[in-house]
Amino acid sequence: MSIIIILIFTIFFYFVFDFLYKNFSNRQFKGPLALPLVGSLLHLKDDTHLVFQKDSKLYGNDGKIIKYWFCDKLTLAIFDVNTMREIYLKNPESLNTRVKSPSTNVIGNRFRGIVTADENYWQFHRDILMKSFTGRKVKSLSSSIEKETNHLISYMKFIEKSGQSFSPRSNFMNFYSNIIFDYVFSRRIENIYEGANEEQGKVLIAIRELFDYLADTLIVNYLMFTKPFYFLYLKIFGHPADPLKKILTKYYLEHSETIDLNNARDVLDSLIIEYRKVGGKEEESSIIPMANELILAGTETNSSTAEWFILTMVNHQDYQEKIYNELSLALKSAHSTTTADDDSSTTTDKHMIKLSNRNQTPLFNAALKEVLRLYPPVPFGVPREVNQSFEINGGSLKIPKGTQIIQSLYSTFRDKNYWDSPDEFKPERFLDDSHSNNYYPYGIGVRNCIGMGFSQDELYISLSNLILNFKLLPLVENSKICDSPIFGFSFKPVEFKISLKQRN
Ligand code: HEM
Repeated sequence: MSIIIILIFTIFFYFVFDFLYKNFSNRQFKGPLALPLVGSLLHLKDDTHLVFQKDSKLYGNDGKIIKYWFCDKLTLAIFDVNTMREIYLKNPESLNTRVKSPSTNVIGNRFRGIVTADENYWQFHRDILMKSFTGRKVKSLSSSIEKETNHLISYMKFIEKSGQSFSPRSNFMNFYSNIIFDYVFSRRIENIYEGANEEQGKVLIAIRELFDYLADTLIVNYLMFTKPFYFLYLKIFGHPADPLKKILTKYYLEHSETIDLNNARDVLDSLIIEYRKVGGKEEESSIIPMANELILAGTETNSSTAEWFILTMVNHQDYQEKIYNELSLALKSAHSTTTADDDSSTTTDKHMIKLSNRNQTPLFNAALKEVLRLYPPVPFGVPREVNQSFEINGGSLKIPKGTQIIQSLYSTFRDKNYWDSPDEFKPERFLDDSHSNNYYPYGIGVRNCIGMGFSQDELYISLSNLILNFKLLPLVENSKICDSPIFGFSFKPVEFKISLKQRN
């Protein structure tokens, strides 16, 4: 009996202490009331982007920095682009690590990989990955993208002819994962749009399962005392990342046995070559989580952006027509400069927008940027953890070690102080570069997105050629597709379908 009473008192005092600590420490920052154990998570649970926006008007420091508790984790969300620059660009050493949670531990094989890497591991291995991207000579990224774009367009022509509607979600997921697989492992899934075969299907299922797992908020990431139970659970039941890791290990071993060290076939070969140049240290243990993250980061973000772009084009038929005209003109003028005698381009070349057309398509370029502003696929950035305390605001605000920092990209991109009519689609605002200082869809500072150029090339080639080939229409004439977002691993629209009408 007395043990039970002691237990009840202990829990009671823990709750009181936890409540007082969360709400009365770090008082220079304001934020919503934090409850014992869960902190502010209940406050944030629905439509987080909108809650953030409301909070930024309600709380202190002019709403530039707001304090939340993610269970036990002190979290500062940054809502102002100048503050973001001050924090991220002036304090690179303090912000070069990610949050060390159980899930980043498992996905990153003890904080390896790149997205999940800690401060000790990050710089050296990120440099190796960068060299592997730039050091490849055999196959260019643009040829992988062009090849896959042609496959998708052929499939879309079939869909249109057979009178079916087109589903952007599943098709773009397949499209961007096929590009990554081709570029990284020289493996493309044939007939991916029609339905992959059994072995290839396993790869797709493994990727989907991992996305679903990452989309769930894992309370264990923030409640310290649950960690041992979580790791015990994984030991018994396995982790959703295991099936994909197994497949990637197989690809790695195959590459490792057949590699020609003077001739990289793909990024995986390049990585092996770069690791062997420095003595092969941590080769396998680093390459598997890296490859895992490239698939995750490269598929989901691009396919969300493509979905938002299609949705925006369907809802803004006037802009879709203007962009189509701009793209057709760019294609015509590129080929009118080639004479019949010196024309070595293939028929496909003549009908395809390429990276070399970029300067001739300013409105399309601006529309892509505007879509990433309105619907940033990573709306809160990828959290970083402060690994040494620092001060900002002329020393008046101290950011303590161990704090989790979140960039609220969604709110800063819709901030009236920096954007005129922020909720409207106005691509013209990006026709000059007056906004480049306020715009960071790919993150900011030392751990910014390594795949930015990669992603911009993929989005440019794929989406320009879709617009060039098809008029994108709503299923019901003159209707609009709902643009309320839902949260998952990235920021997506509610799933929708569209009608296609082939252009001449
Ligand atoms: C629309 C597409 C994409 C968006 C919006 C995006 C956005 C981001 C953001 C916001 C971060 C966090 C940066 C920070 O902490 O400041 C990030 C990190 C990262 N992204 Fe992307 N990303 C995209 C596509 C890609 C692609 C295609 C790849 C790879 C092929 C990729 C690989 C990575 C990696 C490896 C990191 C971690 C970098 C590090 O921690 O050092 N991303 N991305």
